[in-house]
Amino acid sequence: MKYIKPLVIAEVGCNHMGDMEIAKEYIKIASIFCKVDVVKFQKRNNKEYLTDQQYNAPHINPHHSYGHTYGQHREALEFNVNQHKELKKTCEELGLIYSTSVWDLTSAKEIAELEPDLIKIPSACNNNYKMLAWLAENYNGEIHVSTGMTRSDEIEEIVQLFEHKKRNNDLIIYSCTSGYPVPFKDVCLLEIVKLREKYNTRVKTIGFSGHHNGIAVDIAAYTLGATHIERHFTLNRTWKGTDHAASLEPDGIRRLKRDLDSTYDVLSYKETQILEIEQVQRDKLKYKG
Ligand SMILES: C=C(OP(=O)(O)O)C(=O)O
Repeated sequence: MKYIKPLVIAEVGCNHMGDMEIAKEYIKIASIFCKVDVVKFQKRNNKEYLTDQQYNAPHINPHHSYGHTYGQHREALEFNVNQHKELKKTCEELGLIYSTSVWDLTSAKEIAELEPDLIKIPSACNNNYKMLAWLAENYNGEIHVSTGMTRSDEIEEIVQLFEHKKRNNDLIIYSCTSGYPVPFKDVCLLEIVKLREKYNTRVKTIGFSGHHNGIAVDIAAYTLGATHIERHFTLNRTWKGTDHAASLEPDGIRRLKRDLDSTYDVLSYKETQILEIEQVQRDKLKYKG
């Protein structure tokens, strides 16, 4: 297998808690301290994405909720398209790629207007075929689709949709287990190998979206062939919200990027049977009896 340099995506998601200053702080830290490649957010048009019943459902959890109903909670965490434009600009000023996942057609259209390099479809919405088809026809960048909570026939349907639109060269599918956090026994990393074997020639590449603890799993995911590694990013795992606890803090994201880059460096064969570094040791240490 030929390894390409891993791309690390720090998924802020809604961990900014609806505050633009905090969102920009994430971008700064991701660039200057963690040195990742991509910072990712989320975009929802909640009234479109949720049914009335879901929107109006009570959402009372002192450590998670930002409103009395699920709709109010989601609205409090939402940025409008102009705010996303500002976040994209901040990313670009700091040398990062901006991305967001889109959860409904309106959000997809709004974000596509900003012309980001890539747009993500979360596992929860990869069955919104209208949105997938619209993106395949109208958006020119890469489309990254996560496959948590998705059967293999449904993944096949997604890939075929992009093939029919002749957009499979821009399609990246992510192995993912949807759970927050995911226990190790449910990470099922060999799904990456399965996706690679089945789709290697039919999509651009395979990614991994992880929700487990620590960073060892991500190194293994890359070694198994996932070129894009996405992890949730928080400034503080104890902050209020559903995703903070299953996220990495800045030092975790920094180490993730550093260790993935080192893994890329080590995944090679020896160019000569005895490397230069070894020759010195060979002369000194080899048994000369
Ligand atoms: C929820 C998301 O992704 P995943 O399904 O990969 O967790 C997202 O990108 O917003």
